[in-house]
Amino acid sequence: MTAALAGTVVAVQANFYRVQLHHPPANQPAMLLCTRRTRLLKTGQRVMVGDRVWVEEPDWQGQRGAIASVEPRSSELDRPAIANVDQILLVFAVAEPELEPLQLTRFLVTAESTGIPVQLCLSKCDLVTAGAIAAWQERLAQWGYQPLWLSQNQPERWPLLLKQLIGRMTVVAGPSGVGKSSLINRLIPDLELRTAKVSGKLGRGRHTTRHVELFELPQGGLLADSPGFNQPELICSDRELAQYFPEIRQRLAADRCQFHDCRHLEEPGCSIRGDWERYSHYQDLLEEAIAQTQQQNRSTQEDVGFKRKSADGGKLRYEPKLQSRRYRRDSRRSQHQSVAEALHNAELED
Ligand SMILES: Nc1nc2c(ncn2[C@@H]2O[C@H](COP(=O)(O)OP(=O)(O)OP(=O)(O)O)[C@@H](O)[C@H]2O)c(=O)[nH]1
Ligand SMILES: [Zn+2]
Repeated sequence: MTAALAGTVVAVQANFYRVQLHHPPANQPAMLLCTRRTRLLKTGQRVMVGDRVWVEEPDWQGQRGAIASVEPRSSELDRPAIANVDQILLVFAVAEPELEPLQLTRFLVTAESTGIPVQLCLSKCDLVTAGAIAAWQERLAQWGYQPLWLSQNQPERWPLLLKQLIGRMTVVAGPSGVGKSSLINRLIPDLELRTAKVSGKLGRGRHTTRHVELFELPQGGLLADSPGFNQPELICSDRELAQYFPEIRQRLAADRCQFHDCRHLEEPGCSIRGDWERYSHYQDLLEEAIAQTQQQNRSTQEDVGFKRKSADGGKLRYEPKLQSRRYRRDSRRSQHQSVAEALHNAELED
């Protein structure tokens, strides 16, 4: 028997795993459709997209193989479900749609709460002046972020992003319409992900709702789109929230609060309360987190986790509420399904 081959699971379909081999033998396919060895089935070892695996018994002609073992994971994201992610590339547009600090903060907090490094990326910078970019740059630096600036029409900006992606496994996240598909299509020209331009609300994103897949960069490295991130379900309790703000982390590193369980509201001897820009966002999200925790203590299943909020112009939109980890552990799957349904229904209603 030949030695096992190292590979990465790039897609999961039912009980089949698409595995990209790290070092395929000369003249053999680099991608094999694999099953799990019975030994893995018996131990209940789950195989996820992103898993580094060992493949045995390759059938080169039929492009098949069997996964014999799974390497320990360095990280495990659950929405989208991907193992070993090195970084989250959080994409926001600097215009169209307008960059809203609170919405950006929600996404940042969600991304930070995974524990995986976050790289912020601001797209469509062809739509604003150099002055506006400089102003945002300065502002975001105060928040603790150094974004990459991108535009489809300004190729000189792309090498910096590429440098950040080569050799890593990256999940691309961000709200709808900011240019994620355009970005992935540009990085991986063979892919031709559908962009939002042609499709109306109903068509948008439908292809990807439940399916996660890793795509290979021609220069090396793997990228995943993350439909699950389109409406972030902020996943932290009131206790955890503070650590997802770089500003608070920095302040706490320099100076402690008087009380170890300080919520940084009215407590005496607080070193966080102050006139930094996102302090009000912290307060808003904390209030939500507390309300959420209380509500979860009262009820569980029926609540879908979304509330309607009146946006500018009286138009209604859905906003995610904070979910605590405990709640998520209990009912994660059913809840995700109902969130997807709620979004689906919201789109139909509009
Ligand atoms: N001006 C400008 N428009 C852009 C840029 N990148 C993308 N767009 C446009 O923005 C729109 C949305 O782009 P998509 O790539 O579909 O955005 P998305 O984030 O994938 O959206 P969803 O699929 O809804 O999640 C399209 O009309 C793009 O042509 C850019 O750099 N500059
Ligand atoms: Zn405090």
